[in-house]
Amino acid sequence: MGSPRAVVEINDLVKQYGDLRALDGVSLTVGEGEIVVLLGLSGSGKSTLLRHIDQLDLPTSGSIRVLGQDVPALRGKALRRLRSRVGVIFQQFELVGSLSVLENVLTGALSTVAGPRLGVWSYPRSLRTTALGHLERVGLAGREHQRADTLSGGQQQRVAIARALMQSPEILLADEPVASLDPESSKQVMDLIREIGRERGLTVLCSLHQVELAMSWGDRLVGLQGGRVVLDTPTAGLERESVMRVYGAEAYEAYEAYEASEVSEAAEVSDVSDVSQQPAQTVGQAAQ
Ligand SMILES: Nc1ncnc2c1ncn2[C@@H]1O[C@H](COP(=O)(O)OP(=O)(O)OP(=O)(O)O)[C@@H](O)[C@H]1O
Repeated sequence: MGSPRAVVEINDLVKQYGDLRALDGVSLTVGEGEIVVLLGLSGSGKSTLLRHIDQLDLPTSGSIRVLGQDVPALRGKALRRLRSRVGVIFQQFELVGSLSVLENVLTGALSTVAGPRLGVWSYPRSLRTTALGHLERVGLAGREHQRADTLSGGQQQRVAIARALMQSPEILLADEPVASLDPESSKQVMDLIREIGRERGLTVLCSLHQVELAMSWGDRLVGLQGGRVVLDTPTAGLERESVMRVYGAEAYEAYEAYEASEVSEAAEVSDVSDVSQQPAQTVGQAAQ
């Protein structure tokens, strides 16, 4: 079997904001159906990179081809067409809190219906049926008439996933989708994104800053530091030590010190069952 078709091809991408170089020569090729995590500290350039994929931002230099299109050159209808093929999930869900769950999901299909829409009944029945199907898939059957702002964070992110599915996207971009969720909801939402990605053969790019989650979730992990790719590796067999290098020398030393202290404590206390949960959070916090 040959390699999968490249759906995202980024070459030597530079993004300069005034004096700040947010992306400093990023090259990245992602194949169809690949599930990729972007990992890095706050400010390393993850969101900026994702924003270039559907032209929410324009590069200073370098090239970006997505689904065969030269993204920075797209305008008008061609740009809308590309964006309709790229679903996006944000950290803060970006739902309209006062609208029902179903209407929020239906807004994901706005680009396919002519003119403005108000209320779920203004959408064609076929779209309502599709939206209900997506809500069922994300585990929210029966919640369709509830106001979106009465749901928990994890449920709201599920609504956002269902909304993205209304576009029948080929690519899914998720920018820190679980940054504002508790660990249990985070895991559920991340599992759901991966399952849906696999079921539909979507290419998924997801930014995260939780090391443990990033290591176990995707097919491939791309580490960013100061706008550069410093790690690009399959996740299978990946050691945490390699991943920690994404966080730079200072954070890595904090991580090593933490590990060493845990090892000496473990010699005194026999129960070390939750040790694996600690270093990522500690280092992530120390480094931010
Ligand atoms: N529109 C902008 N104008 C000026 N600077 C910006 C802009 N967008 C991003 N930056 C800067 O670019 C750098 C990279 O930001 P970016 O949001 O891509 O990082 P990130 O890795 O996604 O961080 P986080 O995990 O906090 O979301 C940061 O220093 C940020 O302040």
